[in-house]
Amino acid sequence: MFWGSKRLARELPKLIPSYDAIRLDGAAYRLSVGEEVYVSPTGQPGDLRNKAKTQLTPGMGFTVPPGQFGFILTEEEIEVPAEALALISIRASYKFAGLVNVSGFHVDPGFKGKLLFSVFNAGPNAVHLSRNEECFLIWYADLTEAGPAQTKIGYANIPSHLTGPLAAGIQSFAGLESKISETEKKLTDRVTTLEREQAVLKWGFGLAAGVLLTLGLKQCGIDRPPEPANSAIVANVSQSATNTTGAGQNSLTNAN
Ligand SMILES: Nc1ccn([C@H]2C[C@H](O)[C@@H](COP(=O)(O)OP(=O)(O)OP(=O)(O)O)O2)c(=O)n1
Repeated sequence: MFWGSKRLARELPKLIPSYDAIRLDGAAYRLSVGEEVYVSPTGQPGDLRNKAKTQLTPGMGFTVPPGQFGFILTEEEIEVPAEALALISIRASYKFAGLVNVSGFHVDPGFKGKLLFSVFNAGPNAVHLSRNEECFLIWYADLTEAGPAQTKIGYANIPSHLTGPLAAGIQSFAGLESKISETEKKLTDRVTTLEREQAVLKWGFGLAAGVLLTLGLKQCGIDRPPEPANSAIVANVSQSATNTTGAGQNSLTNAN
C-alpha cells in the first residue's frame, strides 16, 4: 500500500533529515536539485568537450540543452526502510518541457543517501534549472512479507566513470546543426579565397598577354622590309622628279 500524506508526515522526518512539510505534494514528497550536476557537451563552439561537473551555489542556474543528457544529484539524503520501496519521477511541469527521467523509477529497500537522477532533454528547447529547484517526486509503499534488505549507499558525488563516456558529446540536432553551419562557413570562406586568387591570376595573365602583344607588334614594325610594289612606286616618283628638274634646266639654258 502507498503511503498517504499523513503517513508521510509521520515517517519522513525520520527518513529525510531535511524534511519540510511544505514539500508534501499529494501522496508524494518533492526532492530538489543538489549541489553537483553534469550536462553532456553539445559539440557547439564554446562548449568544451571535456567539461567538468558543475558545483552549484544555492539558487545558481544551469541548462540542459535540447538533445543533451544530464546527471543531477539531489540535495536531500533519503532513506528507504527494509519493509518499504520508493518510486521516483520528474514532476510533470518539467516533463512537459521535454525533460525525461532515464535513470529508473525505484529505490530499493535499505537504500540510504542522495539520489542520482540521469535526465534527457527530449524537448525542442533548453530546460533551465537551478539549485534547490523542486523537480523530483518520491513515493513510498509498504512491502508485504519483506525479507532482510541489503543496505545500499547512494553516491555522495557524481562519479567520473558515469560522466566520462558522455564527454565525447551527444549528437543532438542542435549540435549537428552547429557542425553543418561551421562546415558551410569554412567552405564559403575557402571558395571566396579561391575566387579572389582566380581573379588576380586572370588580371595578371591578361596584362602579361597585352604587354607581349604590344611588344610583338612593335618588333614587327621595326624589322619589316618595305614591300616590293611600294619600292617601285617610290623609285618612279623620284625618277620623274629628276626628269622634270632636268627639262626645266634645259629650257632655261635654251632661253639664255
Ligand atoms: N535515479 C536513481 C535511481 C536509483 N537510484 C538508486 C536507488 C536504487 O536502490 C539504486 C540501485 O538501483 P537499481 O537496482 O535500479 O540499479 P542497479 O541494479 O544497476 O544497481 P545495484 O547493482 O546497486 O542494484 O540506485 C538512484 O540513486 N537514483
